[in-house]
Amino acid sequence: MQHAPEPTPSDDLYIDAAYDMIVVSNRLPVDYERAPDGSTTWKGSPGGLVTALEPIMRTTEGAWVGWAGVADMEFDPFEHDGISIIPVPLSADELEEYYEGFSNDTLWPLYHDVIAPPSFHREWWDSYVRVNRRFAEAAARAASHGAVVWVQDYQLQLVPRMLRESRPDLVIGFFNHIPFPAYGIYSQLPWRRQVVDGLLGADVIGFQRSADAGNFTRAVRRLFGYATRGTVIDVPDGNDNVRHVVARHFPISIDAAGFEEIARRPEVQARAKEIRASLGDPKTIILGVDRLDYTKGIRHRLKAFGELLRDERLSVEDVTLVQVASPSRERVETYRLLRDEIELMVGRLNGDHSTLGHQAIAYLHHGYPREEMVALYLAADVMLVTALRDGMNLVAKEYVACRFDERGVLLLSEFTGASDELRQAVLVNPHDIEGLKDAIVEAIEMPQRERARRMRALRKRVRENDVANWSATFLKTLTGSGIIAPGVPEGLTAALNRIAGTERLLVALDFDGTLAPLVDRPEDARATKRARTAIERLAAADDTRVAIVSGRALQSLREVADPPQGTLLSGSHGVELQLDSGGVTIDLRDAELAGLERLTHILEEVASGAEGAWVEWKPAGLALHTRRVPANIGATLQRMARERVEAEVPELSVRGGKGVLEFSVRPGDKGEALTRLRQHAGSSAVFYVGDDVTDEDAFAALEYEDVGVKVGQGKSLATHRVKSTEDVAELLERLADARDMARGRPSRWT
Ligand SMILES: O=P(O)(O)OC[C@H]1O[C@H](O[C@H]2O[C@H](CO)[C@@H](O)[C@H](O)[C@H]2O)[C@H](O)[C@@H](O)[C@@H]1O
Ligand SMILES: O=c1ccn([C@@H]2O[C@H](COP(=O)(O)OP(=O)(O)O)[C@@H](O)[C@H]2O)c(=O)[nH]1
Repeated sequence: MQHAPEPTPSDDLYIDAAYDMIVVSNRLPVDYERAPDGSTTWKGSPGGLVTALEPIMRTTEGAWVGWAGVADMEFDPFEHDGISIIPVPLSADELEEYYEGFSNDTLWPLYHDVIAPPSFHREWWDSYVRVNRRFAEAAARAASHGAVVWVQDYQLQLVPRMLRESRPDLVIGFFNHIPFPAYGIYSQLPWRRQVVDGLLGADVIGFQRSADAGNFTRAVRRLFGYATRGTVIDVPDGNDNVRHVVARHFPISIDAAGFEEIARRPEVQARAKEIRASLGDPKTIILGVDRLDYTKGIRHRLKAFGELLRDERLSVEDVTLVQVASPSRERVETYRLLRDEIELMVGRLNGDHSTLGHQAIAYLHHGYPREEMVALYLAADVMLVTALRDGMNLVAKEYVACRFDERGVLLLSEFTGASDELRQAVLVNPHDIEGLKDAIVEAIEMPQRERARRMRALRKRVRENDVANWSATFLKTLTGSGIIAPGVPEGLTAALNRIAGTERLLVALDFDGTLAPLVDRPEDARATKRARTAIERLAAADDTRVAIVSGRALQSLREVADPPQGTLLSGSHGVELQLDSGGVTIDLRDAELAGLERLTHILEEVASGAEGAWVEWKPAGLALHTRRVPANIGATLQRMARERVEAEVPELSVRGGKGVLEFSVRPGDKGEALTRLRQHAGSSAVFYVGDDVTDEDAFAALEYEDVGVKVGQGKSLATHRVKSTEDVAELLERLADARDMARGRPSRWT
C-alpha cells in the first residue's frame, strides 16, 4: 500500500489502550481527496451517520476509528477539528468486495426491503469478515480497560462479537442506522446466523424504529431460540450463564440548535434569497435533498412532479423543483444505472416543460456544505422526502430545525424512520403516485396558519429529541449510568441484610471515588461526612472490622482518610499494609532502589512535557497523573512513559487507572491485599465497595458469601452497583444499622 505524506501525521495520538470512548464506523467524518492538480485535502464525508456523530465526538475526548474514503492508502492517526481520528486502511479489492459489494450490494438492498435485488457472493462475505476483524483489532488496540466502544452500522455487524472475544472487559454498543428487515426477507442472507451472532456480541443493540428492533428480536428467536423479554435477549455465554443483551429503538437525530443557529445568520438568509432570485423568484420552490440512492424515491417524486406539470395542476411559471442528488457509491452498478435513469428523466421533464425564463427542475449532482444546505432549506417552501425505505432521514429533521419562521411544509414518506416522530408532516406513500401528487398540491396550497401549526409541533419534537439526547440515551442504556437509580437498590438491600448477619464481618472500602468524591488534587480528597460517620459506627460494631484499601501510598491515605481507630489500611495497591501490630514497611532491595531512581528520572521528564501532569511518589513505585491535562495529551504522556520505562527499566510492573499510570518495583494488587486482610481479620464474609478498574482485582478475590458493590458505570465483576459516593454513604449507614441489629449493642471486636 502507498503511504500518504500529508497531512502531517501525529502518531502521538495513537497509543495502545488510550481511549475510554471509541466510535467505530465504516466512514470517518472526513474523506481524503486528491484533486486533479495533485493537491490533497480532508473533506467532510457524506451521509447522515457522520452528521449525527460529529457533534458527540467533538464533546467527548474519545477516538473515531474508521476508513478514510480512499483505497490503498495508510494514514497515521491525526486530529481533525477537535476529534482524534484513527484511520483503518482498505485495499482496492476490499473496497470492491467489502464496501461496494457486501455492504452496499448485498446488505443495503436486503435491509431496505429488497427495493433492488441483493447480490450474494461468497468472496464478498470473506472480505467482509476480514475487514470487520481489522476494525475490531484497531478498536481493541485503542480502547482502555473497560472502555465503551460504540460500533456503527451494517458495514460492521461482526465487530461486536469479535471485540467481545478479544476484549471481554469492554462495554460494547452497536447502532444500526438503516432498517432491519422482517425475517422473511432477512432469512435470504446465506450468513444470517453469523451476522445475528456478530451483533449479539454487543451489550446494547440500537435501531432507528421499534419495528426494526422487533424484526431483529424475532430473527434471534427464529435462528437461535434464545429467550427474549421485551427489549432484553438472554444470550448464553457458554459457561452456563446468560448475558442480558438489550435490543431497542433509539431514533437518531440532529444538532437542532446548531442548525437553527446557522439558519438565523443574516448571511445565510441573504444566501437563501439569492437562491430564490437565481431561480426567477417563483411562487413556490420545492426541494429534494438526497444521496443519489434508489432508496430515496427520487424517481417517484420526479414522476409525480412531471405528471402535475403535464396535467397543468402546476406550472413552471409558479413552481420550481430543486433536486440535490449528491454523488454516492458511484462504482456500484445499481447506482450507476440509477444516475442514468434519473438524469434521463430530469432531461426529459425539463425538455418537455421548461421555458426560456423558467426551469422545471434545477438538478444538482453535488454535495454541499452545511451552510449552503441550510440556505436551501430556507429557500424552499415545500420539502419533499419520498424515500421508499430510509433508516431515519435526517434531511427531514434538518428542514424542520431550520424553519424557525414556521413557514414551509414538510412532505414525508411513511417509510422513513423520521415519520414515526414527525407525525404533523404531510405523510405520504410514495408508491401511490396519485396520492403523492395530491399531497404536493395540498402542501403548496396549505394556508400559513396550518403551516405554522404543523411546523411548531414538528420543531418541538426535533428540539426535544436532538442528537445529544439520542447519544445520551443510548450511552446511558449501554453503560448503566442511566439505570443506576440513586439510593440503594432492592437486591443490594437484601444482600446487605444477609451479610450483616455473618459471624465476623470485614467491610473493605476503596477511598477515592468510593468514600470520597474524585477531585483534581489528590491531597484535597475527603470522605463524605455521612460515610465517615458510618465507618466509625461499623468500626465500633461487634465482630466487625473496617479496612480501607487504596492505591495511594499509606502515608497519603492516612492523611486524607483520617481513619477511625482500629481501621486496617492497605496502601500502594496492597504493597503496604497496616494491620493491628504496627505498620508493614517494605525494605526495598538495591536493585529495586536503583529501578526506582531511574523511574523517577523518566517520569519527571515526561511530566514536565505538559502543564497539569505530575508525579506522585509511592514507597514502591511512582504514579504519573494526567487527570488535569486534555485526554489526548494525557494519552501521549502515558504512552511515552510506558515506552521509556519498558526500554530502560523493563522489570517494573505497570497499572492504569482513571487519569493515572502507575509503576512499581514490587507488584501487588487490591485482590492480594484483600486476601491478606480477610486472613488477618479472620472474617466469615467480606463487604467490598470500589469504583475504579484497580478494584476489579478485589472483586475477583471475593467469595460466594461476600458482597461486592461497584460505584458508577463501567464493566465490573461486582454483582451490585450504586451510582455515587452519596449512595455509598447511605449504603454504609444501612449496613451499620443492620449490623447493630444483628449483633446487639456496638462494641469493639478484635
Ligand atoms: O458511507 P456511504 O456509503 O457514502 O453512505 C452514507 C451513509 O448512508 C447511510 O446513512 C444512514 O444513516 C442516517 C443517520 O442515521 C440515516 O438517517 C439514514 O436513513 C441512513 O441511510 C448509511 O447508513 C451510513 O452508514 C453511511 O455512512
Ligand atoms: O449536498 C449535501 C447533501 C446532503 N448532506 C447531508 O447529508 C445528510 C443526509 O442524511 P440522511 O439521514 O438524510 O440520509 P443518508 O444520506 O444518511 O442516507 C444530511 O445531514 C444532509 O444535510 C449534505 O451535507 N450535503
